[in-house]
Amino acid sequence: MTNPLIQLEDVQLTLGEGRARTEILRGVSLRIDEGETVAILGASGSGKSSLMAVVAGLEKASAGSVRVLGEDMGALGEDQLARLRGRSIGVVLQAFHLLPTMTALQNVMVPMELVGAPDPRARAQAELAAVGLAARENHYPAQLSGGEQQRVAIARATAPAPRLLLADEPTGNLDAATGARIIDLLFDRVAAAGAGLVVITHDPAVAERAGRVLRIADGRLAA
Ligand SMILES: Nc1ncnc2c1ncn2[C@@H]1O[C@H](COP(=O)(O)OP(=O)(O)OP(=O)(O)O)[C@@H](O)[C@H]1O
Repeated sequence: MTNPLIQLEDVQLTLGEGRARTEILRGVSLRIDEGETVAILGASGSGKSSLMAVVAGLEKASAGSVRVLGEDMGALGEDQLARLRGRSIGVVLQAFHLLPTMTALQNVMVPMELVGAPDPRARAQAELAAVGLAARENHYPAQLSGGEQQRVAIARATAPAPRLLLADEPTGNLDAATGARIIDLLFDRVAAAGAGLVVITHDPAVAERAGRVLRIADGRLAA
């Protein structure tokens, strides 16, 4: 039997106070196994990014259970969550969260250094080359276009060869040809590593490549 990479049981997420209080996830249960590729589709505001944040341990579920890579995410502290992400979970968010004072190379390399990954410089250089940014290694985020910043964020997520890759609209800022190349790269990387991929997308071509498609509507998975 394959091991579940992700196992959610009746996950609820409620954020905000008073009149801003919003039930964002309303009882989500799902299981994703090692080696699976899953696309998440849904209307704007349906809860896709919030679901990904809960799986990444960036948001704590308000109720229910979240197990990722065998860890009970609700029981881990911030440092333990950060270490788990650094070693085993690659995350590409809609806001890329690149560090403005670091070059593209440093943005990809430093997280690997922090968890003691082997050959961080060589791996960072190879991954930046794979996303077409070999010539931009020494540029700072402010000197890069939105699409280039997105590709640095993708290289940062894939370079440590994570067991689980989570990507929120990874081709959102890219032209069609570059987007297709990046999607090839994501699927190739996870296939080579036997890793799992969860990708939020509005692009039918991306959804088509995934082994499974989940639809979310109003904080619930649609049947
Ligand atoms: N901190 C917060 N407090 C209250 N409501 C929030 C908070 N963060 C997000 N929301 C609401 O939760 C809902 C789900 O947001 P989420 O970003 O998960 O949607 P999404 O499906 O990823 O949308 P999009 O496709 O537009 O990125 C939205 O209605 C949003 O306004």
